[in-house]
Amino acid sequence: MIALGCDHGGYELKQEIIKHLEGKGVAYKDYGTYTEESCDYPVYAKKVAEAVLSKECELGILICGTGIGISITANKIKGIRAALCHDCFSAEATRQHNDANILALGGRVVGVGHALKIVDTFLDTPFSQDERHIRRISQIED
Ligand SMILES: O=C(CO)[C@H](O)[C@H](O)[C@H](O)COP(=O)(O)O
Repeated sequence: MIALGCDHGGYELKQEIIKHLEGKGVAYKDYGTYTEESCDYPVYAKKVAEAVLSKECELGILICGTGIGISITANKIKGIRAALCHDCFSAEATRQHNDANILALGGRVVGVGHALKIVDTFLDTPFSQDERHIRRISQIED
């Protein structure tokens, strides 16, 4: 199950991601926002972070206008490793090296086609389980 959340700046892209996940048969839970009305991204960052930490959802995707505010917020929550990625190389590397549990995107930054490739890369790439990466993640947690 993938947790999705956004503010108004990410709403349009979230709707595209939903269509994409449905087309692929990937289960998701939408934590809002549900309209384009102006709202505050920390609310949705917290909801998605909690869904991931509780293991209700395996991974999360958060979208705001730039992806910055929503990733800053999510990363305040212990155990969350949110990665703002606007390229597939970073999306792959952050799953392999950082075991990132949330992908952040900027709905005003990246085009839909590119964003969907980033989403697929993030969701399809496993953590490497390499000892050096486990050590570094443990240092982050400390
Ligand atoms: O936090 C952000 C900036 O890094 C997000 O892009 C927000 O979506 C943005 O600040 C919202 O801006 P708005 O002027 O309230 O639409």
